[in-house]
Order: sequence, then structure tokens, then C-alpha cells
Amino acid sequence: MRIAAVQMVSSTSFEHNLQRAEALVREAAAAGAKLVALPENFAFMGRADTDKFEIAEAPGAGPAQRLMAGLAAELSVWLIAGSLPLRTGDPTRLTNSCLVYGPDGAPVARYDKIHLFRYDEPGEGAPRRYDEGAVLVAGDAPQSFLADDGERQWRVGLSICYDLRFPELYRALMHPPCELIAVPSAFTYTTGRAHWELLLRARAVENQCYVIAPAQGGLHDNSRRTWGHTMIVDPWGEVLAQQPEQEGVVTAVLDPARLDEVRRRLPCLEHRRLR
Ligand SMILES: NC(=O)CCC(=O)C(=O)O
Repeated sequence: MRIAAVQMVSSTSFEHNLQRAEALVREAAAAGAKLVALPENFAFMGRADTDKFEIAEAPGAGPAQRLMAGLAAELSVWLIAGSLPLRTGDPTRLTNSCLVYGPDGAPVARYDKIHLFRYDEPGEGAPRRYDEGAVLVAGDAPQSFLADDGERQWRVGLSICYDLRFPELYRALMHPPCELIAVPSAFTYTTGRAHWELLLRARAVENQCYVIAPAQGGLHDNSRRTWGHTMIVDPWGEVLAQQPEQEGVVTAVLDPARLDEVRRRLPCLEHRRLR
């Protein structure tokens, strides 16, 4: 199955971001992808965390969710809609949610980001604080779904950005083992430069699975800079495709023989002693 990871430089304009997401998903499908993944916060990168309330949608309703469901159905793709802020029962709290649509446009999975990012970014003057916990409520359950490519099913595990730093989440996604892990992201420039590729390849190697990591990458109109380097990694830790900066689509093919070979030759998932 060909898969595609979309890189964006989302802005403070919700409408513009939806237009760009649509164009890039269409480009991915035209390149033959049967599974397409968008980055974290694809629909909006605000100036402050509280800006997310302006565009947050109720679960199952709203223009971003309608667009995603419609595109999945029209293009007949599995669509991992990076992440969107969703409303909760508490008007002061949102979730950062990854929604997945099947090729018929039906919703097939929802994952709420479990680990909420907090970071004091160094720079000139006072550190710039990222603090998702100020407006978000954390999810508490790992989620996966089965994507059928017509020949076989792929179990796809979901995670979002900062989750990448918590290997126990990915271990939880190995019961039963996922074959592909999605990490829609918006890593900061400074943390991404230091850790992004290292962490993605480590998660691929330790779990012997493909990793698809669509990212935000560039200078945003909120003056933040993200690292980008959208990547697809294979179960041996090899980088199959990457987009360093700016918008774009990268693709790679999931090869069942490659996955089976890596797991058969070095059966370390079966050698786990601590569960
Ligand atoms: N949006 C995020 O979760 C950012 C995570 C990040 O940059 C990191 O270094 O971790």
C-alpha cells in the first residue's frame, strides 16, 4: 500500500488551512496513496493556546470534519486527519484529537493526545512557553484501527507529536502489534533539530514497524517556527522519504515482506520479558 505524509505550514487562517489541506490530500491521492496523513494542528496554528477555542468543533460536526470525511470518500483513501481541537463537556477545555476516516468517508477512529506538551523555549529575552495543559484535557487510551488495502489489513496505531517521547505508549500499541504508527506532529524548531529523527527511528526500530510522521515545517504567521522533516521510516529504521521544510507530500510503499522479514530475522518483540 502506498502511503503519503503531508507537510504544512499552517497559519492563523482556518479557511486558508482547510484549502491547503484539501489541495495536498488531493495531490497525495493523485500520487497513488491509499492512506494519507495530515500534521498536528493542520487546520489552525494560533498565536496563543486559547485561540484554539475560536475554531474548535464539536465531535462529529463542523467544516473541518465535513471536509475530511468528504475527501476520504471522494478520493477513496484512509485519511488520518492529523489533529483538530475538539470541544468537551467543559467549556474551558478542549481535546487535541486525531480523527480517522475510512475510504467510504465514515469515521473509524478517534485518538485524544495523551501527553500534553510543555516547554520553555530558549531564545532572546524571556523563554517562550508552550503549555498545552493550560487549555487541553489529556486523553487516556491508546487507539488503533485496521486499514484494508484490498490485499491485506494493516493495524495502524495513533499518537500525536509530544507522545513520541513516551515509548510506553507505543509498547501499548503492540498488543496486538501495529504494523504502522502515525505521529502527526508540530515539533518546535529547537527540539525537532535535536530529537525528531532520533525518536522516530527509535520508535520504528524498537517496535519493528513502519512510522508515518507528517509535520508542520516552516515559519508560521504566528511567528513560531516548526522543524518539519516529515518522514516515513521503515521497520529497520531506514528513512524512506522526507520533506525537510515547507509544504509538500512524500510517499512510500508499505511492504509486507519487509515487515515480516525484519520481525522474523530479529524477533525482539517476542523476546520481551517485562510486559
Ligand atoms: N506539539 C507538540 O507536542 C510539540 C512537541 C515537541 O516539539 C517536542 O519536542 O516534543
